[in-house]
Amino acid sequence: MKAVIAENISKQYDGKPAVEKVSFEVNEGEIFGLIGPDGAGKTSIFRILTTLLLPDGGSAQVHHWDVVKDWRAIRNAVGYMPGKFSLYQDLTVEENLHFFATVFNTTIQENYHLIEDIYVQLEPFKNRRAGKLSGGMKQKLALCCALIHKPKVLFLDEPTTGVDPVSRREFWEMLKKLKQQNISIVVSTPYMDEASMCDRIALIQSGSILSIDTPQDLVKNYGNQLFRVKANDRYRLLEVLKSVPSTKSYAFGEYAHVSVEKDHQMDASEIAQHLQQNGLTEVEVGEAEVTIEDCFINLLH
Ligand SMILES: Nc1ncnc2c1ncn2[C@@H]1O[C@H](COP(=O)(O)OP(=O)(O)OP(=O)(O)O)[C@@H](O)[C@H]1O
Repeated sequence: MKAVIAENISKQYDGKPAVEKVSFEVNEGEIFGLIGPDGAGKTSIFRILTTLLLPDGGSAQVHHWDVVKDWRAIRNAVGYMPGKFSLYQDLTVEENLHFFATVFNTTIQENYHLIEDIYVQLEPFKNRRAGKLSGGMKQKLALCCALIHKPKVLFLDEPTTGVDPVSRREFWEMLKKLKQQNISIVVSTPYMDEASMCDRIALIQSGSILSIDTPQDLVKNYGNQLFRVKANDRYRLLEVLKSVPSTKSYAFGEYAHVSVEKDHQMDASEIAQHLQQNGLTEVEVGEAEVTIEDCFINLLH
């Protein structure tokens, strides 16, 4: 059985499309990532799949239940961690967890094994109000609350946004452990580096899916040549690179990346020469390692 099947789901707000014929499937026990920038439509897709928003078109099933007809069964069987902090700020850590367990007619003890690894980190603060926790701790508590009823599918909307890098890494380690418990996970993130932690990812932009693949195959099938380029004047470098035919260039950390179309193979020295002829100095051109971000940019029109 598939954890999620979405077929051509669409959503408009005030006549403007936010999700356009989005289709994907999530296998059982898989970590599936929706990767895309702000406004790409990730939250709308999550809200449709968790039955909080009706789609305007298409259909979707979660664990074989229909998101429109079987909303009650879905709500009981999934865990949803919305992007914005979802907990009761004035309740303590322990009270929040107890509250969510009670709503789902269970107890903290019943599924403690699922949250144990995370909860031990929160335990020293169990009497602290949730509103007074750090960003990383809040996310850990929200994850515990979304897990306490042992959901079949866990939906996490940008769980690591605004969380420090160490906590982000810890958070992903926790997701990997949950996967071993056969919980299917759909997670969204605007951070391209997190994409590689997923089993498969859908790259999404302006409400449409650009590609669905494993992170490894996405990178492997990049196809274009990719160079990383540096020079004395970064702004002018990007300006001059625009005039190199059959390429797409963009800022990438301290470098610019230059993607050369498949049928127009080019040497690093040709790019270097072009830059020098246009007055740039300290020119450095080398092959770049392809990242998910490069794949994403390459797929944009
Ligand atoms: N209730 C709403 N009314 C009007 N427009 C909306 C509403 N909710 C979302 N939108 C618009 O729909 C588009 C998709 O938004 P959505 O929140 O689904 O994307 P997202 O990828 O989750 O981005 P973000 O991280 O910014 O929430 C955006 O252009 C957004 O402005």
